[in-house]
Amino acid sequence: MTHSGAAIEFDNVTFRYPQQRFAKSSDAKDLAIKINNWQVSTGQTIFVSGDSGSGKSTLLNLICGTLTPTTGTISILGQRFSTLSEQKRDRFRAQHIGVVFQQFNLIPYLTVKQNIDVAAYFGKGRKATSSKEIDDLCQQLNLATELLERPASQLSVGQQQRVAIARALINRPELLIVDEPTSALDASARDGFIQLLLNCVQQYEFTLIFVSHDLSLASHFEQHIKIADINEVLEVRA
Ligand SMILES: Nc1ncnc2c1ncn2[C@@H]1O[C@H](COP(=O)(O)OP(=O)(O)OP(=O)(O)O)[C@@H](O)[C@H]1O
Repeated sequence: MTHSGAAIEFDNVTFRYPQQRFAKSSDAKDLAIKINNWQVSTGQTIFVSGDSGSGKSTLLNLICGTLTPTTGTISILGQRFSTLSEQKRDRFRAQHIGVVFQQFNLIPYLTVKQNIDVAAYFGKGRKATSSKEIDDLCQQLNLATELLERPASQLSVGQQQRVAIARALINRPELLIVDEPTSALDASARDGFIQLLLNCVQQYEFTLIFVSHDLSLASHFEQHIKIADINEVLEVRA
């Protein structure tokens, strides 16, 4: 997909969960997110940090389109994403946005290859994915060929992580969202994971948004955004 604008653009965005009340700065009543203007340039690697409850998951869900803003506009890769129908948004997400979840969300009884095939299937409006592409990507991610036929439930945490990245990258997304995936890892496994991701950025040239509590990881990324610096919502009412 070619576009000349930013990878992500928030314009006067607010988001409020139904039936949820928050204590806020005077102009951000009852909101979980209030971001007037935020842009991420294409190809950047961004580390997003923030305290528990500061809105990180809400922000990611808005970027992915699994939540839609209460007011304002979100554009992703030049597309006014937030105004698309739910069906078009699902299709756009499958084709252009890869997500690596905290818990990886692999389907345990499917093999590694089947888990990746499922994602390829949902993104297929773009182009068919060949077995060779899956093999090449797995090789790039140090996933041995014999692992491809093994059920996901029989993988180590590190292997599951790499499968989750392979699944997120199989449709060659322009944007990859990674949500706090390293909390279960020791320091060296964590650094290995980040390095692997950054190698993929070099090779496949996507924009990377990486969310974590762990500030020691921030130096690996081109830009560090503290969510409190962009989200005007100040505090959450108990
Ligand atoms: N489904 C929901 N319904 C109502 N309120 C919600 C919902 N999900 C989150 N919230 C509230 O919105 C605010 C932001 O939550 P969010 O999950 O985005 O924070 P977070 O920074 O990801 O937190 P954590 O690091 O603990 O996961 C919190 O006050 C939370 O209680």
